[in-house]
Amino acid sequence: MPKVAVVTTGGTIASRRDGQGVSRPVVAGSDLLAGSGTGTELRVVDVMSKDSSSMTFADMDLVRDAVTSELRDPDLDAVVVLHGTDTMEETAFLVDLHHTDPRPVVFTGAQRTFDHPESDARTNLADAIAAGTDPALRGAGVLIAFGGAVHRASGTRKADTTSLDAFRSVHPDSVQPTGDLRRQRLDPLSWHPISGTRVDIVAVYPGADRVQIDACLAAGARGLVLDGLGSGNANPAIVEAVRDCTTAGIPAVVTTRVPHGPTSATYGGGGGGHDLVSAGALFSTDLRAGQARILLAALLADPDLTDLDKEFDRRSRVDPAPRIS
Ligand SMILES: NC(=O)C[C@H](N)C(=O)O
Repeated sequence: MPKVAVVTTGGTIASRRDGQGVSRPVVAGSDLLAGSGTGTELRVVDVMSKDSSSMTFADMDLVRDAVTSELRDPDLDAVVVLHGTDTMEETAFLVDLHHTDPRPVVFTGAQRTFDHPESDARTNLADAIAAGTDPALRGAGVLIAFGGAVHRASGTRKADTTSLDAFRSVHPDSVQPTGDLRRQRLDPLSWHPISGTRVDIVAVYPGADRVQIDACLAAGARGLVLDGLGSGNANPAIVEAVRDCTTAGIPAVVTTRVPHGPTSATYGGGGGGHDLVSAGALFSTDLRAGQARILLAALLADPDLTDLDKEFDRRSRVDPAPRIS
């Protein structure tokens, strides 16, 4: 019989609503699993009970440690992580960056609370267990099973606040066979906790000045992610602030608030992507702000890394096959 460890962290999948309709993550892992996984031996590991919007880097490190510790059991076939959807893309990507094992780690959660009469909790859990024990997904890394689809963690983000099919890739239209997913996996990063490595996300919008960037630097940021406009653009005031950051040895990464498509550093005019690169910024080819921040923090946390720019560049690219339907 296949054996799967189910790591619980909270989220809507583990929530009940009170009399006012307020959801809180109060359901224990053993209750979540009752009656599921017929034909699979399930081991519950309750790690925390949080709404994922409150997750910190330290919490994400803990989840990663729990997954790694479960994988020390040679008889285990997979790990399923139950997680809130708000920050699932961050934690799943952190685990994926360091994942060294051919056995899949599958994240899932729910949009409707466990006690909702039409909750998606049980279906998503069953789908995640099925994905974890699917021999075709061995070697595919860390996955997100949600709303009837299985996505690779890298490049996937929550794209709908309420839809049951909530996750999308930066390349949403590409669906390819699972064999391709395995072939395209990158070498894992060596593990260093990201807790304590401050990386901030700065929003770019019409008329944005350098106030946010200066505040982040004053707060001790070791890196910045600019959630840019269009293909990765800002304005002259931001470019000047970015130049000050990079001159001081603080990497600044450019991504975009646009949901889909790659970025490109092609615009000049004083504030465009080309000017940001001239000021020393790095470009995140595909990863959006949430995952770009995790990647930058993971690279900064590695004291032995010699070429952060090169590593960021190769790991910010998402091949166009991240979803299996
Ligand atoms: N659907 C969800 O799980 C949302 C919830 N706020 C969470 O991220 O924990």
